Amino acid sequence: MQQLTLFSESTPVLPVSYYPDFLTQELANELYQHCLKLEWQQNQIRIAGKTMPVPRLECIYGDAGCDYLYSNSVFLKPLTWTEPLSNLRDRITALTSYKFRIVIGNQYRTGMDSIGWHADNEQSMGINPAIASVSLGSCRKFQIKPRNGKATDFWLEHGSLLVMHPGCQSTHLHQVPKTNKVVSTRINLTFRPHIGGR
Ligand SMILES: O=C(O)CCC(=O)C(=O)O
Ligand SMILES: [Fe+2]
Repeated sequence: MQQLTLFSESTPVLPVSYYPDFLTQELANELYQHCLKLEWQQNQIRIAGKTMPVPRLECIYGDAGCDYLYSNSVFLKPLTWTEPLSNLRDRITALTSYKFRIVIGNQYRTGMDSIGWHADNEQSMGINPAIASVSLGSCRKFQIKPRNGKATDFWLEHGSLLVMHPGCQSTHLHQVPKTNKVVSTRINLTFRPHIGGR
């Protein structure tokens, strides 16, 4: 008997939740202005024996001792939480029940700033971390795919929250690709757990 393949074209089930209206426009605007004044750094990354600038600016705030090393070359030492950042952390915890000890900021200055396909699986976050990502400023495309599968696109809007649930970093990769469209500054804040610290 012939069998019908149901759901073959259906939307994949992804280990993420998206809240487009997480922040009011007023709060999102205020936070964007606050974030522009954070301590942004141009870090260098080493890939295949070559050192090059990270294609975006970065900053890190969090609990003392929660140092963060990624790609075996970029070392980030958290500055003390600012009040707006710790308030935002607490709002995300109230919604999701996930706890966070650091926030890493990314500033995409133009469409040429980006982050390539990766998973956030640094040991310092422990096993199966939940990562919560707040977007401010210009809207950019965020893509997520199973390690050998097809990508799904999200347009991360000003004031939105995207939560990557525990397990997501083992099964999926994500990226914010470069774009030739004219886009101005976008700031992204990724709240993360950490197993170290004091
Ligand atoms: O900018 C984004 O939306 C994603 C940032 C990201 O994936 C990261 O910081 O690991
Ligand atoms: Fe990431």
